[in-house]
Amino acid sequence: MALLFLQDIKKSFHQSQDGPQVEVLKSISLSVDKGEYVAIMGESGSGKTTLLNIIATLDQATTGTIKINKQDLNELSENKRAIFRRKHLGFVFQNFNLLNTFNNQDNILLPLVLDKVPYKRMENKLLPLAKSLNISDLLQRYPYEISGGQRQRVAAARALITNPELILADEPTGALDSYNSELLLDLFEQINRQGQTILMVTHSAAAASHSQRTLFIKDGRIFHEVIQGQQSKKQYLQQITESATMLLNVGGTVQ
Ligand SMILES: Nc1ncnc2c1ncn2[C@@H]1O[C@H](COP(=O)(O)OP(=O)(O)OP(=O)(O)O)[C@@H](O)[C@H]1O
Repeated sequence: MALLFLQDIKKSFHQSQDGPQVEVLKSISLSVDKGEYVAIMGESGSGKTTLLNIIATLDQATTGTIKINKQDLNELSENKRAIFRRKHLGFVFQNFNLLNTFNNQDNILLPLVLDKVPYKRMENKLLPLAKSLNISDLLQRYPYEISGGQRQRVAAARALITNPELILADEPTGALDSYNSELLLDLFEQINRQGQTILMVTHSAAAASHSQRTLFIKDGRIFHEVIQGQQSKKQYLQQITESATMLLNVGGTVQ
């Protein structure tokens, strides 16, 4: 049963105030099952973030069907979309999106505070999660006082604290060095093994090789996919790299 279901999603933007509309997403259909870890790759400007924003309920498709857990997102009012987002989705972005005026603990708890969860229950969720992400000692510090890798782990904790059905990650390793990228990708793999569904946009073939399936976007459509299946991670990475180089012609951005 698909957790995420998209059918014939199209999205157009006016590229300038009086200019014509440009169709960035031409026809995207995809489905992601519960427990899957899917990566999305594509050239710069191919529409990856646009697609992720539509799935995130931050933007709306021009036409097409999108369902998360059978809920048709087009049927939700603006208000209900915000509630749906908070309850069902977790976000990890390249630039962490943490608030510098809140300490790390309050950043992580923010989604629960907005849902008026009692303090004791928040604490019961926070402490084991912080331990598993190795950030227990950082909770009372502020985002600007910790390293990029630590900030991304705090952001991951904020994404996971609500037990979201789906984690949406947009270039989550984009601002991290290779050591911290590996740590974050290992963490994603670990939570995926525990059943967490993840959809991750990335420019990095190495990052995509941590997923089970990699989709390639070009010209507003998903035109290719590589599945790990029984392959080793090395073989899977090689296939992703070859596909990216051959099909996207973006050899320079594949790491
Ligand atoms: N709000 C908007 N208004 C107008 N055009 C937009 C808007 N958002 C995105 N676009 C255009 O849509 C296209 C796709 O942008 P998008 O950010 O989705 O690409 P991307 O694949 O995520 O790129 P990158 O890998 O560089 O982040 C670009 O040409 C961009 O200029």
